[in-house]
Amino acid sequence: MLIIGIAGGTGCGKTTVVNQIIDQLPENEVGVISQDSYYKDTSHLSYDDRTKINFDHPRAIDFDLLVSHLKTLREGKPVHQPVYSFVKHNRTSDTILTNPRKVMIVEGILILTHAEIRDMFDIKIFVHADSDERLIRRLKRDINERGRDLDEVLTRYQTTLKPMHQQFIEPTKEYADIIIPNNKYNTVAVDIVRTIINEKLA
Ligand SMILES: Nc1ncnc2c1ncn2[C@@H]1O[C@H](COP(=O)(O)OP(=O)(O)O)[C@@H](O)[C@H]1O
Ligand SMILES: Nc1ccn([C@@H]2O[C@H](COP(=O)(O)O)[C@@H](O)[C@H]2O)c(=O)n1
Repeated sequence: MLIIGIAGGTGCGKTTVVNQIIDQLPENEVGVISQDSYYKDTSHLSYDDRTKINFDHPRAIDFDLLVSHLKTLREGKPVHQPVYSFVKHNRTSDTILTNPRKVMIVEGILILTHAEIRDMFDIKIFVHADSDERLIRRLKRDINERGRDLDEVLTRYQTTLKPMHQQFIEPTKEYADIIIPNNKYNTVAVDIVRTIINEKLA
């Protein structure tokens, strides 16, 4: 199994890059794990308390479960990937049966902060977009798709997104084997990653 980690700040385009990579690959050969699925279960908190969580700090992520799922997949066994609701700020009761594939892509803002997970990656990629570009994309996406308003996104940006990005996410760029500049759509970089994957699948 080839495991590829794709990190980068919120709104840099990780999900988009992953979708572009897998779009032209055989469905049953490549699997995707999203770090967002592994936000800790916070059912014991009220909705109001959940809105106050710092979702950009590594402690918000259930890394133990993510490590255990990656090990299980590497052993050739399926896992039940949790499903997360950005509207409820919590895991749902659903899971997605995720089967082991020849190539597994793991994407998320904080995946390169965790040494054990980092060491499981055969290839580490960091997607870069400038912070103003990321904020604009995040605003549009969170208002259109994640049930947020302008004030929520801007407040969260100032209080947690920006400081956590500087403290935890940006420093992990140094671990990357490949840095993808993504201020604009980068089809050349996507083609290169797909070529690497195709070699593994051949
Ligand atoms: N290169 C790009 N140029 C312009 N918009 C982009 C680009 N990449 C992604 N987007 C848009 O920005 C938003 C955030 O992208 P997404 O892939 O969800 O980022 P991430 O997973 O890193 O948070 C989405 O609405 C997406 O369509
Ligand atoms: N309830 C939540 C949980 C997370 N977030 C934000 O999601 C971002 C990570 O996801 P990307 O797809 O943007 O990489 C992260 O910056 C969290 O702030 C949230 O808004 N609400």
